[in-house]
Amino acid sequence: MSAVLAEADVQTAGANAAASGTAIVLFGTGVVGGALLKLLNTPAAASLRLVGAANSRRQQTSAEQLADRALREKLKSHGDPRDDATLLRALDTSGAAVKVIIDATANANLAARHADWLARGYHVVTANKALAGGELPGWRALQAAVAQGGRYGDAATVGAGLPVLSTLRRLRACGDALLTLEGVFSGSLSYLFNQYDGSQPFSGLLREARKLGYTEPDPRSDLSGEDVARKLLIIARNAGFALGTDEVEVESLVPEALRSVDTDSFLARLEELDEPLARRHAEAKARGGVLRFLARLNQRGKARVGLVEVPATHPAARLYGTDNQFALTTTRYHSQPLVIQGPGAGPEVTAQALLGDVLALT
Ligand SMILES: NC(=O)C1=CN([C@@H]2O[C@H](COP(=O)(O)OP(=O)(O)OC[C@H]3O[C@@H](n4cnc5c(N)ncnc54)[C@H](OP(=O)(O)O)[C@@H]3O)[C@@H](O)[C@H]2O)C=CC1
Ligand SMILES: N[C@@H](CC=O)C(=O)O
Repeated sequence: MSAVLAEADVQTAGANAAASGTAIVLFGTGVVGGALLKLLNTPAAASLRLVGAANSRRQQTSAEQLADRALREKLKSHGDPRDDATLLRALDTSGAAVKVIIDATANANLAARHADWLARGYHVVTANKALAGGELPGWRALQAAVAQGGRYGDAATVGAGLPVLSTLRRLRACGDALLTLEGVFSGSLSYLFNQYDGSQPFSGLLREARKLGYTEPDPRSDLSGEDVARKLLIIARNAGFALGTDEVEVESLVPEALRSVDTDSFLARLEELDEPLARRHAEAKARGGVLRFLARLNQRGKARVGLVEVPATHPAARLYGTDNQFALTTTRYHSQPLVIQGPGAGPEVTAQALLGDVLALT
């Protein structure tokens, strides 16, 4: 009996808090989503109420199950079948003043729904770059939804939360304009090339980067340059360059034979990356250079991402761990670029970027 009373009290308190509070639904409980679930159990997130969570196969909307610290693990084998409408209904019936959908997946179909969710009055906070860094019509639909008042938290999509997009918007609001952009926009590729000295196979380092949660769900998204190109597009578009995906020249490090196999087969054949990269590394070393995966946008709007040999004195040659580096030359940062640098991948920093965006909505 007392347990029933206690439960009723909790529900009443929850309903009261919800009326003025923030309700969230989380899509994706993988590396980043799992780290966010941990953060949601800290005092920093005390004002937030999780009303739904889902992986690709199962979901949970029961308050008791959502409060379970083992939620991420449990969702792997228990939960209701996936149904987006039920998750959105959990937001609708929460009574919360602020309703937020968090996308911590890499799923393009979910990303394609962001603009519609915004138009329906939900706020969207995302680590998923597939919409803003995808085809131009998707970006335009997103801009239209934001212009109607939808709020879009995208800090996690570039630099895993480094203050790149916020800085760019601030400069733009002051009438400053981006002229050129250059840097290392991939945490995993930074980690790989900062460490790779030819003494151990590149494939071994890649396995390590994957285990540490730095790579995309399919590491070919990193190695193909696709993830870096998306980030370049997101930055360029936020700076007012409406670039299409076909306007970025992309160099892929994935050998032809591994491009169309399934993810498991790719992961079983990582050693095929070793020989070509060992050769390029040795050639660069013989000339006193190092390899870095750079993104560049010049003043004429020409964009390229790919592996570049740079001298040991180059700023990108002096990065550590998963460091990203964004050098922004603008009309006012003209003789010297504004440089933003720091860890650009990893579950904790990315989850923090998501939480920060949610808290900024409240
Ligand atoms: N790792 C990092 O350092 C950073 C990652 N990001 C971005 O964060 C996102 C997530 O990355 P990460 O956590 O590493 O990837 P993971 O593969 O670890 O997790 C992805 C999660 O998304 C779930 N998922 C896939 N499709 C759906 C769907 N339709 N509905 C609900 N859930 C779905 C997966 O479910 P299931 O478990 O069933 O497969 C899984 O739980 C990516 O977009 C990535 O680019 C951004 C910045 C940094
Ligand atoms: N896989 C990405 C993660 C962040 O976006 C990277 O390596 O940078």
